[in-house]
Amino acid sequence: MTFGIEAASYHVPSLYLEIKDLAERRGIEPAKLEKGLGLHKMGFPDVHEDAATFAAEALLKLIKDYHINPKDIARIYLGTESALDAAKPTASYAMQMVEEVLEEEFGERCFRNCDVVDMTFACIGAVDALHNSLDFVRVNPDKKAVVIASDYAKYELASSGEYTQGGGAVAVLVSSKPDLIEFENNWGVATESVFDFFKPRRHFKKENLENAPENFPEKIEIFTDEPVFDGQYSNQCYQDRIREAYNHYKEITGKNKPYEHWEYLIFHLPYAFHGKRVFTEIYSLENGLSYETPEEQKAVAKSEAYIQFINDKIEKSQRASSEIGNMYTASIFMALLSALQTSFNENEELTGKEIGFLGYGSGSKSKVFAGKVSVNWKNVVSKWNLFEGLKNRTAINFETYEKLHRKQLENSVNENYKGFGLKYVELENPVLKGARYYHYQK
Ligand SMILES: CC(C)(COP(=O)([O-])OP(=O)([O-])OC[C@H]1O[C@@H](n2cnc3c(N)ncnc32)[C@H](O)[C@@H]1OP(=O)([O-])[O-])[C@@H](O)C(=O)NCCC(=O)NCCSC(=O)C[C@@](C)(O)CC(=O)[O-]
Repeated sequence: MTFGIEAASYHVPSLYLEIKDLAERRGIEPAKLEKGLGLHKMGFPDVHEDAATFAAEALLKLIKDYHINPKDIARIYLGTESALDAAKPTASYAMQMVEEVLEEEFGERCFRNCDVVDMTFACIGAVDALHNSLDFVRVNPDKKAVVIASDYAKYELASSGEYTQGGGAVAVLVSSKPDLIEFENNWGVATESVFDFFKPRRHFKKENLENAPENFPEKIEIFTDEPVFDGQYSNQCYQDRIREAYNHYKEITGKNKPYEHWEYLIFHLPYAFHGKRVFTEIYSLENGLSYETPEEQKAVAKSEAYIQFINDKIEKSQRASSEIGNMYTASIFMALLSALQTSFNENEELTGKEIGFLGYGSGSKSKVFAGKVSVNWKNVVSKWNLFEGLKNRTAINFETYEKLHRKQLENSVNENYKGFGLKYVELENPVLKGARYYHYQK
């Protein structure tokens, strides 16, 4: 019996900012962002959009595109690091939104018996959800699970993370009928607790606040959307963890140079060119090349053989990332969609080809694993229209972007949007304070 992904769908924020507009306004050479990091557009959420609406959109699309009976979904596991609540899972919001739309067709509370939960480990949370759900269907081959990866990658204005923002969701159906990709059950894992990127409770003291009201607590702790991070250190942690997880994968499989057998290498992409920039180390180790000095590292990156390797095995996975930006948990899944959609558009035959995955989550953990493209992959991909879909977004100018970022807009940029949206957050009723209410606009 085989296990893996039966179907997949995605959703991206409805707005985007041209990266060259951001570069100009921040005094950064556009070529650094476009040619150095591979960035072109940055997906950005409208006022009514968040990780719950992205997840709900991707889930509803999955159910509709592949004619899934929602009552056949035994669990919905959401990988996210953009949770809207520290107790009530964001998955429960997404589930409720979709339930309400499906009520007419499937009756009230179609997910009544569905096991719903969030999983968090920075960007690797949805890979953990996938890993877990594959174990679940292995034990229960007659059941199906949905894994959703959904996030909003937000950094402080004018920080070095600002141009690596983005967002969106990917949802996959995991089952014993893996029409898209079947996974082997070997997981290279590497973990180390570090502070490369994290979202702690921020501490504020009354004495440091101007005009704090009399009854303000002496000290408060709040969560913010924006991480504390050290960019170059996070790159190093990423590189170290994937090397360790890759070596672990080799150890447990006994495979020699596994990457050579992979048609595509699918990375967690915090920005489009990250995978190809960090893989130089593993590539050098595998091929006996010197990798000590910056000059040696540059020589590997610029070598004809490495450039050919990138063009063959990585470039197609980067294309969607260049148009969307970091999707945190969803980035690695979107990299897969990008590669498969491109192969589909170019009429390539992938059946039986092996794909390698290199996931990373700050904090930190990497998982390296592999799967094989299934005979029915084209039927699954034919629903996506990924690159055409990205053309349906609305461009915003820099002023609008900054206002959205600072949460200064009351109304959505696209007031007549279609689909799910946040309607209001309860602020008055003391027993519902902070509850979020969503609706669906046809
Ligand atoms: C990602 C960094 C660190 C980038 O940091 P940076 O300092 O902006 O860029 P850089 O100096 O590392 O690289 C710039 C590249 O542009 C090139 N360049 C320069 N000028 C030009 C030019 N004129 N024309 C053409 N190319 C040019 C330059 O040569 C270089 O390319 P290289 O040669 O090294 O390949 C920063 O944006 C950042 O801090 N981002 C936020 C954190 C992050 O994304 N870290 C990534 C690894 S950690 C991770 O992936 C986990 C994460 C972040 O997703 C979170 C999670 O797990 O939840």
